[in-house]
Amino acid sequence: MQLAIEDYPRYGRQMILDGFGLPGQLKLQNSSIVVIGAGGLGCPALQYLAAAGIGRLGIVDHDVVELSNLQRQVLHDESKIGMPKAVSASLALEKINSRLTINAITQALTPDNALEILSPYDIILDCTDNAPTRYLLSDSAVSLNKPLVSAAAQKYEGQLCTYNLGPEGPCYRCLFPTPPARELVGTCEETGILGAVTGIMGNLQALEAIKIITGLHDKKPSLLLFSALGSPPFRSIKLRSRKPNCPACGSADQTVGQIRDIDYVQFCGGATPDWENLGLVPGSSEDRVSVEEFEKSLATNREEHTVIDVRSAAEFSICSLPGSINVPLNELTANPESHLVHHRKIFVVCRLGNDSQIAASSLREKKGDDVVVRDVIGGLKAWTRHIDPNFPVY
Ligand SMILES: Nc1ncnc2c1ncn2[C@@H]1O[C@H](COP(=O)(O)OP(=O)(O)OP(=O)(O)O)[C@@H](O)[C@H]1O
Ligand SMILES: [Zn+2]
Repeated sequence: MQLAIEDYPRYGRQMILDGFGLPGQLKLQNSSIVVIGAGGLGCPALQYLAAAGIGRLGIVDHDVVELSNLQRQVLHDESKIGMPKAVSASLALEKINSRLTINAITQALTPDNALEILSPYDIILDCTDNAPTRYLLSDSAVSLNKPLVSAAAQKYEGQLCTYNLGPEGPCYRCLFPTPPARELVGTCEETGILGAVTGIMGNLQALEAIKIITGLHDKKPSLLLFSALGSPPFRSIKLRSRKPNCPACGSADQTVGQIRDIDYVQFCGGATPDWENLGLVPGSSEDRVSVEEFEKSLATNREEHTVIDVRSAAEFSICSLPGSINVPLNELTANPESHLVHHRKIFVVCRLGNDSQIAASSLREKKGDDVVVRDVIGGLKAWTRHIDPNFPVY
């Protein structure tokens, strides 16, 4: 395929680069990339891939655009709230570059559809935010023999790695044979994220994919670590090649089995991105109160009750219930006894209703019989939804 005459001025600035040239541009035009997740990483990655002239892009995301996404998911805008992210992203990309083929897929990638969805593309970008999908993508990339450019971002930090590149490139399971403990993985909603950080990591994914297509990439595997507050902010770690005994990509007997038969969610300790409703810590039902009961108790005899808010000091300063006291979860669990003094009826509250369960159960272990400790189901988010719509949600 040749380059159309109108594409010479469009791509001229990159075609004049040494090592790139017209052949580089034609390689991009003839290539295809599928991006899983049109969120914080996927948006900037897609933006630069489309602008650079990747011939065919696939966008896979089952979620819809929310107001809280706009801080970092730069292809979406206020007019797109409620629209499937894959569709919103594809509309934005068509405005940047109408000459590309873009396929928007508004389904979640699952073990049942992964191979079918991914197989028409040359390179896979993992722009998702959960461990089950990371393992699913890695196993699929191994099975389809395609490079997987993977990134993650949380708080002020990010990671980038290309898996399954060439015959020697390790897969995600080579590096992380077992999933991280469930308490260590949080979504952006739980841990926080700076938009510019996902922007950097997503851009690096786009750059890596462009380098692979044009043959400019480093053939040796490495893991890049970024910390916005670090000095220097970037560190690169050389990785070993493929593990001979890796259950997915190793030369020995492969033991992971058929992708369709694997329960990735269970493998990752049952962690799902939506654990708000799962109830992290089992507690008996009388230990918990709905926001409606909580409100009623406060309205009738406020002075009897102590409300302990276990969010971080930063979150507490954003908004708090009148009269609540702030004891961040880690302080409270380190020394629960000291927070029981003088309080007889304690309500524990947090943002989503998970941390408050952990805090309440650590208080209950130390309390005397005359003390009642209850956690508020659904936390402050439920408070806004059901009691006071003017209480800020963040
Ligand atoms: N298995 C999957 N298939 C398709 N898309 C996925 C899958 N797993 C995660 N995603 C998508 O990956 C994206 C991750 O982006 P990001 O974490 O920035 O967004 P988010 O989940 O909307 O954020 P928040 O945690 O603030 O709600 C999301 O849009 C999510 O829907
Ligand atoms: Zn492997």
